[in-house]
Amino acid sequence: MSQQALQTLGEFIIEKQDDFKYSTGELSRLISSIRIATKIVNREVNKAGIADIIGKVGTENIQGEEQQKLDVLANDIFIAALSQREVVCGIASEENDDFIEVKCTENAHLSKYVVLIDPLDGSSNIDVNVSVGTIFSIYRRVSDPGSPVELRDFLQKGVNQVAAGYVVYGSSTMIVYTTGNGVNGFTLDPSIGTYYLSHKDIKFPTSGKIYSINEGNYAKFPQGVKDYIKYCQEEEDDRPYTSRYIGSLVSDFHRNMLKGGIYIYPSTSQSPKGKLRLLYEANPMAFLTEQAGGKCSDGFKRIMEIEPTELHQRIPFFCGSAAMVTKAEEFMAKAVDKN
Ligand SMILES: O=P(O)(O)OC[C@H]1O[C@](O)(COP(=O)(O)O)[C@@H](O)[C@@H]1O
Ligand SMILES: [Mg+2]
Ligand SMILES: [Mg+2]
Repeated sequence: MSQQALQTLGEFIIEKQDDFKYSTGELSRLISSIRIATKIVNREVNKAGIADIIGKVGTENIQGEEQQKLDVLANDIFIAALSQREVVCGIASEENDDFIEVKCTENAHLSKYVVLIDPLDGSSNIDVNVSVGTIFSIYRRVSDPGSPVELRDFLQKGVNQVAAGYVVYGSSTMIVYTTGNGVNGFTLDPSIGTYYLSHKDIKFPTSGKIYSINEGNYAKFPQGVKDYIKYCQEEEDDRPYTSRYIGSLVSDFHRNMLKGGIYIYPSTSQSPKGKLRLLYEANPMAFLTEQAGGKCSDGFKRIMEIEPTELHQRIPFFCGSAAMVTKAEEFMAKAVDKN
C-alpha cells in the first residue's frame, strides 16, 4: 500500500475516539500531546552526537542512577508538552522524586488524567547510538476533579490503566500504544513529521525462540531463572533458543512482540525486587503485552494485579509470548517447592 494511502496517527486517534468508554476527546488530546513531544525528543536523539546532549548531567535521580543529559532533556520536553496543553492534572516520572501537580489555568484542575512516564528508556545505550525509548502509562484520577491531585491517583493497579505505550527511537522511530482495544504501531516519516499506521493490531506469537536477559548477572539469579536459562539453551525440540539482549527494555520488548520471545529482568541477590519500575515500566508494558495476547508476571503473580505502594517501586519482570512466560513461571514455582 502506498504511503499516501496509510492512515496517520492523527486520523487513527480521531477514528478510535468513540471506542473508548469515557470518550470526551480529552484522552485523544492527551495522546496527541504525547505524539508531539515524541517528535521533539526524536529530533534530539537523532542528533545526540553533535548536539552536546551526550553524557551525564552530574546529578542522580531518586533511583540512585546518574542522570544522562537526554534523560533530563526528554523529561523536560514531556512535562512541558503535557502541562501546557492542560490535558493532565498530574505527572509522575522516573526522573522526578515526587509527582508533579499540573497547575495551569483553572481548566487543568478539571483534567481527569494522570500520566506516569519513563522519558528515556535504555539510558545506558544513549552514548553508543543503540536504540532507546520512552514509556508512558495513563490513568483516570480517583480523587475528585477540581481538587489537587494526590499520590493515590498514581498508585493504581495496572488493570486500571486507560492507555499505555512506548516509543522506540531506533533505525526508524515508532510509537506503539493501546487504549484497551488492541495494540497498534505507527512509524514516523521524519521528512514530513507524520506517524503512519504501519503495524495494525499487533499480536504476540504464542511462543518464540528468543530469550532476553542480562546473563552477566547469572550468578545472582534465583534458581528458577537459572533453570529456565538452562532449558532455553538445551539441544531439544525447538531449542536452543537465541539469546538477544539490547539493554533497552523498549527495544527488547518490541523485537520479542514482533518475533515471539521472552524478556526477563528478575530479582537478584543484590536487588531482591529486580530493577524495573512497576508504575512506568512494568505496568504499561504489561497492559500492551496482554492486549497483544502475551503474558506478564513477576514470576509468580500477574503484574497488572499488583497493588502499588510507592511511586518508584521495583518489581521482577517476566514478559512475552504466553507459552514462554508460563514455562518460566513453572521453573520458578518448582524451584520454590524444592526449597
Ligand atoms: O544494564 P542492565 O542491568 O541489564 O539493565 C538494562 C535495563 O535497564 C533499563 O535501562 C532501565 O531503564 P532506564 O534506562 O529508563 O533507567 C532498561 O531499559 C533495560 O532493559
Ligand atoms: Mg526505563
Ligand atoms: Mg529512563
